[in-house]
Amino acid sequence: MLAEDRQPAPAEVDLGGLIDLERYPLDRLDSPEGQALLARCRASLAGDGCAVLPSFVRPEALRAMGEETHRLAPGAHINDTQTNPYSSDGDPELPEDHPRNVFMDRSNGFVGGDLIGQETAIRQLYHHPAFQRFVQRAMGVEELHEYADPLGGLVINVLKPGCQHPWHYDTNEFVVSMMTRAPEEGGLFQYAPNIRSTESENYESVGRVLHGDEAPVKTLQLKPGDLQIFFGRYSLHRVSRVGGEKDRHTVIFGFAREPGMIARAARTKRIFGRLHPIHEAETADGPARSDSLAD
Ligand SMILES: O=C(O)CCC(=O)C(=O)O
Ligand SMILES: [Fe+2]
Repeated sequence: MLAEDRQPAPAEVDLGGLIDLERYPLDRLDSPEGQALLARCRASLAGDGCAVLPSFVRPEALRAMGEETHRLAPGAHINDTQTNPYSSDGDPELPEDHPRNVFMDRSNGFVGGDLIGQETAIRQLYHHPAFQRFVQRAMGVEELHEYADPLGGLVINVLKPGCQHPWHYDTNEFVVSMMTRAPEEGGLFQYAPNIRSTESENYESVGRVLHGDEAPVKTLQLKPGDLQIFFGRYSLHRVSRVGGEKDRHTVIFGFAREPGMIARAARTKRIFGRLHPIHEAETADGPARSDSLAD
């Protein structure tokens, strides 16, 4: 549910302390400037499924957020694995270089939301009604709800030096995220807009990208404090290998179009290395469940 419906009401947080309201008038979305901002976001999302809002948070808030993710990063569960772009098994019937058979190393760490305190600036932004209303309207959806999952709702994605998040699609429709700490080198967000569709996997083009074709690939120079809304179901994307000495941290703000979304226990265990009591109650015929994390 949106923060404004929650009981008890969240502490009143000063929106202007978090967000640059001159540039991003979240407090007056119905004004001409607000409408222009929404129109820009919708046009970007309609164009290639990605909208970036540079320097969305104010420098002081960003400093606090960077310190928070730095402090919390040691709590990340690191998941080292080999994966193809579909998080599936390979297919021995297909050629070795077929996208289904291209396995890449993935070494992501995730800090679960229950480790992220109520007082943190990242959580204040996540729960702020004006932020949620903005995301909802920028995406042009009727409803937007926080994930009901105590671990998967608000998450810090940690990529340590030498690690990468290889080419993949997201299992859910969209991700709202913000980098809080930049690596010294690499760690670039790259995507091939709408390279697949519901009609076609387009294995030929996907295979070319996996083997180094950069023609359909866009590279974003994301900076800490930039907000990103990304539709990752049809756009193959990755975070390139992190170089240098510093981690790359991204906060993922988990939202869904339906209420009550909770990740499945097996997936939660894999991603966070543990469960929350809410997952123990899972039943086989429970409601559709999802989360914001790429598998
Ligand atoms: O860390 C990022 O910038 C986004 C990573 C990503 O693609 C994902 O979490 O699905
Ligand atoms: Fe992704």
